[in-house]
Amino acid sequence: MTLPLLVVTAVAAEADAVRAGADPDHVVVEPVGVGPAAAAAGTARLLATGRYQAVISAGIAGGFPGRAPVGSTVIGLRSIAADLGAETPDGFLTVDELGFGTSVLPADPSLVRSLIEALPDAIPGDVVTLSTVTGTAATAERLAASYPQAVAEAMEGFGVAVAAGSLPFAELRTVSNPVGPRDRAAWRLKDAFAALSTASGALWKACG
Ligand SMILES: O=C(O)c1cccc(C(=O)CC[C@H]2O[C@@H](n3cnc4c(=O)[nH]cnc43)[C@H](O)[C@@H]2O)c1
Repeated sequence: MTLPLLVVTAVAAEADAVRAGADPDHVVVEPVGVGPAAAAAGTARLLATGRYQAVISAGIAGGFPGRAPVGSTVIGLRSIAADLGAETPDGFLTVDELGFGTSVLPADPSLVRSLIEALPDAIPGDVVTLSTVTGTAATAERLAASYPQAVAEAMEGFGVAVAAGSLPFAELRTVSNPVGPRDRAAWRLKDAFAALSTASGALWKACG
């Protein structure tokens, strides 16, 4: 029998949205907490059971203006720890530039291919992982320039990817808000959760 796909979300509302659309025979959904540390620890604990064939980091996200509009669905090609590194007077240095490892983890190509085939309207691109939600135009512009392939930002993908290790990993997000000046009241949570339920209906197609 084929092992199920594990989908990890940050919060319970995201898990409920995924469960509302996903096939429970093929997909197990667990909320593991907000941010990369909670995501990595929670995912590692679940994967240690050996019960899963692959893991997907799913949930809502901020979309980079002009790249991923509110309400759209994004498929992560790479999950990038965009605040892992060092600040210098001349700008930010990534851990790669510091020589301490990598801040870029690619999603599994075959999982990505299945998701793109199953969700033809979704936007493929990089997803940056940050511990702090962007809240100014200056930070949004810096991130957009530093990561030209990034379509969205969220807080967990890189942590889940680290925990996945050699197990196939991917990131699936629906956009609740633009990356930019903080306007929490304007986040379109209902639309993003509805899009997440719809996108999750295709997850079983990604199961081998
Ligand atoms: O109100 C806040 O600023 C806030 C801070 C932390 C978490 C939240 C959540 O709603 C948790 C859900 C989840 O949403 C992802 N998300 C959504 N939009 C963004 C964004 O613009 N930048 C980064 N992450 C975003 C993230 O993965 C949260 O875990 C709200």
